[in-house]
Amino acid sequence: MISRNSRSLIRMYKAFNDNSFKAVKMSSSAPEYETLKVTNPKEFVYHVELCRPDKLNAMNNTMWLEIGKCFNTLDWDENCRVIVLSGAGKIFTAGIDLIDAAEMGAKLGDLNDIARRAKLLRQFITQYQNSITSLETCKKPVITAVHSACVGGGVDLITAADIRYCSKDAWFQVKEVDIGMAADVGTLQRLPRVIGSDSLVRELCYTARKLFADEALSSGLISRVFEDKESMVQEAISTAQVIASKSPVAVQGTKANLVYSRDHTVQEGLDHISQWNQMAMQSDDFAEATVAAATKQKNVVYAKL
Ligand SMILES: CCC/C=C/C=C/C(=O)SCCNC(=O)CCNC(=O)[C@H](O)C(C)(C)COP(=O)(O)OP(=O)(O)OC[C@H]1O[C@@H](n2cnc3c(N)ncnc32)[C@H](O)[C@@H]1OP(=O)(O)O
Repeated sequence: MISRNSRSLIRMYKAFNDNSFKAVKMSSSAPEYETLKVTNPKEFVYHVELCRPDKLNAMNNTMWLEIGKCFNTLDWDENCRVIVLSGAGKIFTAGIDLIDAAEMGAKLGDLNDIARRAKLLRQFITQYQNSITSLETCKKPVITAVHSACVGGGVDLITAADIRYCSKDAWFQVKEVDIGMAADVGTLQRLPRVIGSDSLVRELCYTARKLFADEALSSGLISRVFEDKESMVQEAISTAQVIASKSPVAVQGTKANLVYSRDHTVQEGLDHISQWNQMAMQSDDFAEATVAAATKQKNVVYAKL
């Protein structure tokens, strides 16, 4: 006999499932973007391109907001397991759109009081921070493929990604000091964790000098350098396919725990993965992958997540 409590739990469970089904259905119909091009070149692999080529993919207000919207949408899309991010046209990105930045300056000038100006700036900075952080909070690994210039906000963007590739002609510039500001949307927080050398990070951030592909590789900012953009994007998509062929439970758990462990002690990280795997190792994926490994079975197909 089912108690009243159990019946209401079942009702809640059904309502939750109906709603989460709707959320998945809604998110898988890809939204249209003005400044991004989103394609699905291989099963479970999405390709996001920064797409304002006439303005060298300068990040205007629309692009900042669309980056956040795009990665938050793909985060919940069960048809997406890995994302490749590149830039359309001549360069990866020229950083923040300087015309938009000047307009922000004009808006500030219209306000007389310091607290009101500070509120406007806080809102603007927080929105832009959230946009960059959406790459890190997205449960799916993000592979950035950089060609030619990656300036200012572009460095914030790629340091929030999981894997970084570049082509031979690439250069990177933490340009913020040259526009009179300290970088505030992630570079100062993430670059030191990506590059081992504190001295190099400080040199790049204080001088705004260009870091070219060979030094980007030797310093660890980049893991692979390619002859040209075309071969780089192809290889990024191949890497994405390898990742997409693995259990999404295992891959997403790995990303979540790498990000968590970067910001916690070893013991806290161990506690976190222990809690995590109490759930994840009960998944069908673990049983299927373990049997496949033991029986040398290839091409295991995992259910969508
Ligand atoms: C809360 C804030 C958080 C974020 C902070 C972010 C900070 C930053 O990103 S700091 C870095 C800002 N960016 C720059 O200083 C780079 C400016 N651009 C350049 O130095 C050059 O364009 C570049 C070296 C990248 C390429 O030079 P090239 O000669 O090949 O091209 P250009 O003729 O200069 O540019 C072609 C058209 O693109 C427009 N454009 C380029 N960069 C920007 C930009 N950042 N913002 C707006 N528009 C940009 C340029 O005006 C040309 O347009 P048009 O004249 O209409 O052809």
